[in-house]
Amino acid sequence: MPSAWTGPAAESAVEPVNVNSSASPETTVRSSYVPPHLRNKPQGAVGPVDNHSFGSGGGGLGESRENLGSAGVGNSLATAGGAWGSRSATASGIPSSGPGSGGRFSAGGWNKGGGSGDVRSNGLRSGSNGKSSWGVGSDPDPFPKEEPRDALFDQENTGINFDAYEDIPVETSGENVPPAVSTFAEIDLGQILNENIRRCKYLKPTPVQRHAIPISLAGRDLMACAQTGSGKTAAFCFPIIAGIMRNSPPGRPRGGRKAFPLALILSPTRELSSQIHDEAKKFSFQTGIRVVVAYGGAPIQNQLRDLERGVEILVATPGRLVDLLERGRISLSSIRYLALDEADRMLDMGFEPQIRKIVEQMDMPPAGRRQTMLFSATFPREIQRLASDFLGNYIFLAVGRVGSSTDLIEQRVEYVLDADKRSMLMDLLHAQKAQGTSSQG
Ligand SMILES: Nc1ncnc2c1ncn2[C@@H]1O[C@H](COP(=O)(O)OP(=O)(O)OP(=O)(O)O)[C@@H](O)[C@H]1O
Repeated sequence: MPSAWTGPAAESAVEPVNVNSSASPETTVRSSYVPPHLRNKPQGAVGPVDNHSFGSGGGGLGESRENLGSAGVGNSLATAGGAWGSRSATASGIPSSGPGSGGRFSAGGWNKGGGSGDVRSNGLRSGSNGKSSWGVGSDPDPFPKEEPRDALFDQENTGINFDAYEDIPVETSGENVPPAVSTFAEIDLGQILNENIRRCKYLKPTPVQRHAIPISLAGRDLMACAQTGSGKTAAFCFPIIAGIMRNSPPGRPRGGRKAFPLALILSPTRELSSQIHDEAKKFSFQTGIRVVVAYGGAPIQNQLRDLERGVEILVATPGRLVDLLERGRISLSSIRYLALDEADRMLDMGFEPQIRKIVEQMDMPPAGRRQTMLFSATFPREIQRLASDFLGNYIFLAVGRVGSSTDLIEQRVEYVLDADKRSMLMDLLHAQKAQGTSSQG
């Protein structure tokens, strides 16, 4: 029986294909909703919105979800007249400028000098009593005195082949899409954030960052299809942090035991939330912005205490957040930035009622009065509905899968007897290991 195996590049790139295999009756009904980026298509140019694939190379993705990540990225995405199209989105009546679009950074950067919302060298905004004017304590300096400050940032990045990012196809659609950038220097994120980016050893933006950051900094809502590992965390954190710094929150409601975050990042799992929390803390270092995480499966008391100390950016899983909201310990009335990470996974996990409750039924400002970024690896009908309900006049961004281009993957077929499979596999693994060691040495 033939067996196929892939080289190391493939191993790191392989992820479960995100298709909805159990086709519900709903998936066979053609949606009447057409997302903004697909409207005004010439007939025939657009397939059913719930069925087109992104970079699939055409194979095996006839299910109800598009898959953005299968091998062969680059085939269909870049195709003219491809399913993603590039026509303008239809205006939905939401002004294209959202929160954060009003102000402009000065040429020298907004956080260098004094002025309102000035940032002291210790990163705290100066208040009359020398405390944070946002009524929050700052996290203690996480760096031991003797250690260089870069210690926080020492964890090196993942081993992702960043050179491969250059080939990743990207497509945007919508009205007046802000141009992408190719370096962080082209975007004025402010001195402190730039310094933290340097500490993180991010030399240049990944494709999703190149597009998403200018879009979000311009105050636009964003629907981004991008895979895990594409650099989404920075793509939504940088604009949030820069936006909070730029607009120096005036007189945020304080007092009592209720927290009033300015930004909410929803993510499906405790692990992902902690990961985002860790990253966001690095990016926010010395900005005075407090990042707090709240997830289920951990004692709520510690999280409550953490919230009481103040929070600008709240990273949360939907279930735990609903709990905190129902306890009256959080108000969403000050939210100016909402990011939903891995939205498709949240829906797969059954979080839609909680997400809708959080976004639509509590006190969060509606679309148009907050800025919303929706990230998802796939773009099935349920995500399209969320996008149409949560976003205003959004820009659609589709980024191919990192590390999936076929030339990164070596495929070989070895014919072996069933009885020899195990030893063959061990040989292959050992050979690879030896190869890896010798190539490094
Ligand atoms: N511009 C960059 N330069 C170098 N490394 C980067 C850059 N952007 C992100 N990274 C690193 O790449 C890794 C993957 O990024 P990140 O975790 O943001 O991906 P993600 O798409 O958000 O994944 P997840 O869905 O797991 O959160 C991280 O280790 C991150 O620090």
